[in-house]
Amino acid sequence: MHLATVATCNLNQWALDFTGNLRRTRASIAAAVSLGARYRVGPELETTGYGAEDHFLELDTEAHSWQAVAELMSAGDTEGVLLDVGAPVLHRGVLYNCRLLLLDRRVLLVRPKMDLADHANYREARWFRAWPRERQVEQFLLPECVRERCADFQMFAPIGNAVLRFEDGLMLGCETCEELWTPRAPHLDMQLDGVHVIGNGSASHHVLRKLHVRERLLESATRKGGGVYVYANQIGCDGGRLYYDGSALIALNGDIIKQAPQFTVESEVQVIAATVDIDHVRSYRMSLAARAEQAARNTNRPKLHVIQVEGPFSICLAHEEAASAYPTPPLERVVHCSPWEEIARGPACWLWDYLRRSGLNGFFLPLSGGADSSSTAAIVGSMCQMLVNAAAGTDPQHALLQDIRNVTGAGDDYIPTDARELARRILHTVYMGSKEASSAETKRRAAVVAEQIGAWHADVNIDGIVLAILAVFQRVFGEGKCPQFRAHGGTKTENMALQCVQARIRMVVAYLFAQLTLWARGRSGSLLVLGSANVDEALRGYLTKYDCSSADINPIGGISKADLRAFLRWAADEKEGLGYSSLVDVVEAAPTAELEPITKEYTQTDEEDMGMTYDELSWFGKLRKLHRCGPFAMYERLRCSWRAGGLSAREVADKVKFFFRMYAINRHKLTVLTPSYHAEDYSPDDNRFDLRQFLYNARWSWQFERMDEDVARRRPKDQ
Ligand SMILES: Nc1ncnc2c1ncn2[C@@H]1O[C@H](COP(=O)(O)OP(=O)(O)OC[C@H]2O[C@@H]([n+]3cccc(C(=O)O)c3)[C@H](O)[C@@H]2O)[C@@H](O)[C@H]1O
Ligand SMILES: Nc1ncnc2c1ncn2[C@@H]1O[C@H](COP(=O)(O)OP(=O)(O)OP(=O)(O)O)[C@@H](O)[C@H]1O
Ligand SMILES: NC(=O)CC[C@H](N)C(=O)O
Repeated sequence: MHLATVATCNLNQWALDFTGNLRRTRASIAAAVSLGARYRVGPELETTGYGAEDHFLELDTEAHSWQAVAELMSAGDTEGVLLDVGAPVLHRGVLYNCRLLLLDRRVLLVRPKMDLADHANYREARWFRAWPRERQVEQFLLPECVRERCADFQMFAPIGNAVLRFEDGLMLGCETCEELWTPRAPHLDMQLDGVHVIGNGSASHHVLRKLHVRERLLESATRKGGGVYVYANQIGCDGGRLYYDGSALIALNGDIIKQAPQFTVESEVQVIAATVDIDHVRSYRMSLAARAEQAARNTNRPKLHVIQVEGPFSICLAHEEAASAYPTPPLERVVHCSPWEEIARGPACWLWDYLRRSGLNGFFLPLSGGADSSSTAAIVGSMCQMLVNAAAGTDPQHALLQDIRNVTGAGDDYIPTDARELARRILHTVYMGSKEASSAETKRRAAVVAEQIGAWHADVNIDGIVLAILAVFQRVFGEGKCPQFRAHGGTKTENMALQCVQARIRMVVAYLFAQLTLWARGRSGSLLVLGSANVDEALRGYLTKYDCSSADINPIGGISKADLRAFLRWAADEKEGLGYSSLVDVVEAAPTAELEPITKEYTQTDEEDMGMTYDELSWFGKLRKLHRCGPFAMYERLRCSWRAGGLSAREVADKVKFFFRMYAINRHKLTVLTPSYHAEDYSPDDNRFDLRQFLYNARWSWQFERMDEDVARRRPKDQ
């Protein structure tokens, strides 16, 4: 037996918070050491925070990162434990995204990332270059602040594609995040060349159902090639729209043996450790005949550069230590949340980080009693439940309790024990009705939802404000120019303007309440305004520009209506969900904007207004973004998929054309979309994720003509 204890972590880093990042890194090292580990992996670019983005182009960022590394050296954190730290490194005028392997005040290796993440939200090639595989190892001149702290005033460190071999024969290499996801992942060669332990420092953000993919990648990597794989990740909101969902993992020969939490508000640092028998790696590999054959042949790939580490250090436990240690068994089950629980927990953790880091004191939410704003309210309720659970049994001076006290302005002895009581301090909701357009039903639902969550709730009427604004207009254009709703004989233009003015007034009222509610309640501080526009209405443009969709942040802006409705049903459940039973009524009601007068003959509904169903919108949204369909490709896909539902090619073409027309006309609204939690890869977020023009020729003449030709050339029964 050759037992080794390895550790990895989730770190709640924050871009450019060098002080906090170093504190968290050091806390994780201390925890790893106390768990008996001699190897500790941290997340990608942990010194700076992964989300520093264009700040990586500032020399300061790399310089401060090295200063933090120097601190690790002088504080003694590298003594007797191999650290695998993520940091940016400037070498010969080129910036690389690197792993630093540090031990006993020595820099053993600077290992640059060889495959950059450059898709979806990732833009690493904007700041970094990938280390070309054929350039193996060069000499890197260490910055002065590090040299001064290094053992024997080390001047140079090897930089490049290399692995380490220790005196006891154990070999260790590293990957960085995206490398694991590539078809020619570096771990393949490392495993064939006998590397036993591979660390992976990642910054991988949450997308619903993504943890399954990571888990399978780790299982597959270690099942085929054998070995120990130690995966670290960032966790939380590091200053942007993404929630990094932790879930650090340790795998051995195809099994996951340790997992850190995916969603937690409890602490900024979560460390896991596992004890593995390196002999299991050796014997497993030997038993894989085909692998051994490939490893033995080993002629048509570059030889790995191996750095022999001088000195007696060993990751494996000494005989006397090993006598009382046992290998960690495989996990019976990796913990996966259902997608609905992921919606409840991921955005809740993101909101909590955002709130406490923003220095504000709670949330303000315009609550209409509809599915979207109720979902947002439920997510804040979920956040309060998570906080109360995490607070239970903690030390009264725990950082979490200090954060809760800072946000709520509660006294030094406050410990939340009831999620509803905590919600009353944090969440403030207001129903803003109008006499003619709002129904008693939505008003009641908003009040019940707020009551069940525990929010501070009020009910106001906005008619007076709307009339005042119209009076201003009339003062300019005369009494005769008083716009009317369609129900009262007005034109389409008048009808639309009267809807939009109500919607926009709500935004103004929301910001007023956000600034003054705490003052009126005898507390200091102010509130963050929450938005609730979902993916579908943003894509279709079914929202008023600068209405309540213009908020400070939006936890559901990356989620489709269909997913939100399923989430609400789940959240209503007492046992499995959040226990807010009134959400069942919310989800069963037909979605409505309630901006036009309700009459005997007419009640406004979203789907009728939009000219398409939410289900259809979901198809359009997914095909447009996930499947990269332009109008013609979308028509072709839907012609096949919707055939079963009895739709002809002409009907499909008309629906697709209508969608693209609406999308094109309204795309400009996405340039001012409230920053939203990125939950799904069908998000239309124009600013970071879905980069497209916002002035389109909405006639799409070329594309639509091709569709018409295609419909015309089909047999009459297929048209
Ligand atoms: N290409 C372009 N680039 C930049 N800006 C452009 C533009 N085209 C129009 N605009 C500007 O956009 C503005 C018009 O947009 P906006 O004021 O939003 O008004 P608009 O899009 O005309 O109407 C609002 C839409 O949202 C629907 N609605 C209303 C109220 C509530 C809800 C709901 O969420 O339930 C939905 C309503 O049925 C309608 O389809 C104007 O200021 C116009 O100048
Ligand atoms: N009567 C109202 N009182 C308070 N806020 C409202 C009201 N009507 C709308 N809002 C706010 O404006 C946002 C956009 O309004 P819209 O009519 O588009 O609702 P929606 O997107 O269908 O959402 P919901 O399902 O919450 O009604 C809502 O999510 C809500 O935050
Ligand atoms: N930082 C990275 O390299 C992340 C990319 C990777 N595909 C992920 O989502 O986990």
